[in-house]
Amino acid sequence: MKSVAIVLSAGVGRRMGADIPKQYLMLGDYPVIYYCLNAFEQSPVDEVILVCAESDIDYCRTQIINKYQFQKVKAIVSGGAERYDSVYRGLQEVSEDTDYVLIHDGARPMLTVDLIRRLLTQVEKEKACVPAVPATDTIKVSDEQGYAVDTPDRKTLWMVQTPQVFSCDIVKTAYEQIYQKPSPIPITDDAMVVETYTNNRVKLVMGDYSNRKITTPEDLAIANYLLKIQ
Ligand SMILES: Nc1ccn([C@@H]2O[C@H](COP(=O)(O)OP(=O)(O)OP(=O)(O)O)[C@@H](O)[C@H]2O)c(=O)n1
Ligand SMILES: C[C@](O)(CO)[C@H](O)COP(=O)(O)O
Repeated sequence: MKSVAIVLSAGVGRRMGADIPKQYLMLGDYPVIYYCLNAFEQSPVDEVILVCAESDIDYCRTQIINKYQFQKVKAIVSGGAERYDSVYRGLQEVSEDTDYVLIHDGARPMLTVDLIRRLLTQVEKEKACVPAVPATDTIKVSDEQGYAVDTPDRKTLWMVQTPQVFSCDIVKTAYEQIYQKPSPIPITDDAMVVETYTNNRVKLVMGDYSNRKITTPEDLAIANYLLKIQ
């Protein structure tokens, strides 16, 4: 059973507003991106493909992969303008003998080996599964003027995380279609691509509330705190 993780690191971190992309900011003693690469290194995942900006390929090779001796990283490739473009490029590097693909935001440093293991167990049965936690706030749907028009039953709402895990053929088939038949709404995760372009259902697996995405400076402060109390 071969599994390959695509780690996304090609974003610019606009909402973070730092001088460098947020995945290269220091969190404790290491850059943010180090933590998920370390989790994959310690996990049953066989290979890792790192997707970063063209201009950061040398930096990632020397200052991240070589420096911390991540043996599982088999390729570093350049990403695209949107997250889904970067995923598409990563998928081109996934070899045909791969059974499962895990797609992870490099900006989620609190990933655990336990969560990776649970997802790999589930995907054998479900073929497509994503970690998620029940929504804790009430979620509103708004109109274009910013007025609330609907309040979905919170019991049905989940906050979805990564790594999102799929049978290799399913995720490749789905992503092959995104440029031919563009989605009417923005593509914000990989499950959505599978839901939109295939008949496969996506199973929600209980994630970890600590597996947060670092998006704003507040998220980095929270991650620092979580790291300290671990
Ligand atoms: N073109 C892109 C955009 C995003 N990502 C990656 O996808 C993950 C989730 O994206 P997000 O949090 O939106 O990161 P940024 O795009 O960097 O943030 P922002 O939208 O604030 O600019 C991050 O690990 C980011 O590096 C990527 O590889 N390629
Ligand atoms: C994939 C994701 O992390 C699931 O919650 C999220 O949708 C990514 O969104 P972003 O705007 O690219 O950070």
